Amino acid sequence: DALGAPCKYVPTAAPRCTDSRGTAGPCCTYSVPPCKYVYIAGCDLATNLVGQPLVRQQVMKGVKEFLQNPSPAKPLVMSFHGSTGTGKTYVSSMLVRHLFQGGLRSPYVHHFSPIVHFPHAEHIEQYKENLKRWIQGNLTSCGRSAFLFDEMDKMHPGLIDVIMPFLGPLWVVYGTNYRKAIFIFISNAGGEQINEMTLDLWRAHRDREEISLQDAESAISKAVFENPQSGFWKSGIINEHLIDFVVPFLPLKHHHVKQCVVNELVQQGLEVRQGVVQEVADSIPYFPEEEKIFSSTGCKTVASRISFFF
Ligand SMILES: Nc1ncnc2c1ncn2[C@@H]1O[C@H](COP(=O)(O)OP(=O)(O)OP(=O)(O)O)[C@@H](O)[C@H]1O
Repeated sequence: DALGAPCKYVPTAAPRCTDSRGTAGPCCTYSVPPCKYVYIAGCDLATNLVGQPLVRQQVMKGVKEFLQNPSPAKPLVMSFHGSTGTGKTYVSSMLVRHLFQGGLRSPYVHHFSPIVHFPHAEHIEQYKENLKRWIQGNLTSCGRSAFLFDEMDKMHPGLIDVIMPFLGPLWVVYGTNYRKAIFIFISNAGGEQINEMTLDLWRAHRDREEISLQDAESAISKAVFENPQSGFWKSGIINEHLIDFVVPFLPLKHHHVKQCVVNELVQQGLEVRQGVVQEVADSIPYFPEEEKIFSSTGCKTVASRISFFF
């Protein structure tokens, strides 16, 4: 299709980032041409990601341009925004699964969660130092590393700016190695604004996919930059426009949730019974209160509800 991802390949045949030396080295290379990876990732997104055409479009654009360029001018920096259960973690793990052997468990994939890694506000200076050293060290051993920052809205403001030197095109940190890295920020910040915009469109009898990226991007930037609780509060990362792709995850409707139920049943090897699909989808809360159009928890609780209905 337009994104170059007709589904011929099965996702398991994905290319992987391997190291020719078997251990960490300066150049982690792709074992098959990146174009094939782009193709397969696009296929996986097209097949399994429900109700997020904007996400698929943006992520594929970013990944395609970045991976096909043997000498990118800057790292790929994407920021995923949306309310709970809309697929932010799902998409990021899908990407690293295709790109890195072992996916999230790969030594080249680094996952940070503020609650786990940066829990105490009083240690922020130490965290800054550690984070900078960790990124520098890992980019030196493998230029094609990925860094995922989860729950950015719970990150202490000011901490994340320590990684600014690794995100832009102008700074030189250990030569040019850092330009092949991928950074993904994940957060609920801006989710409320995205939901409101989607609801407004629905009230105007327009398609939820009609949300323009520009509108979503400016609403999200405002929400994260101006919120003192946000990890991006007054952040240079936003100010200096270091994020290449701000990716809005839209709230999911009832029929999307049904599709999530079907996917989950298939994945668990269970029989797809229409009655169960309907019951699971119906059991999820929807907003607004009266019309009940969009799922309040996306597809997040689908898997656990299925076990209950079986
Ligand atoms: N758009 C989607 N398409 C298909 N499955 C989805 C989608 N969104 C969520 N899911 C399913 O729901 C599960 C939970 O979603 P995910 O963890 O990606 O949510 P999230 O947006 O990261 O939420 P949170 O902000 O709470 O972390 C996924 O593992 C996946 O099975």
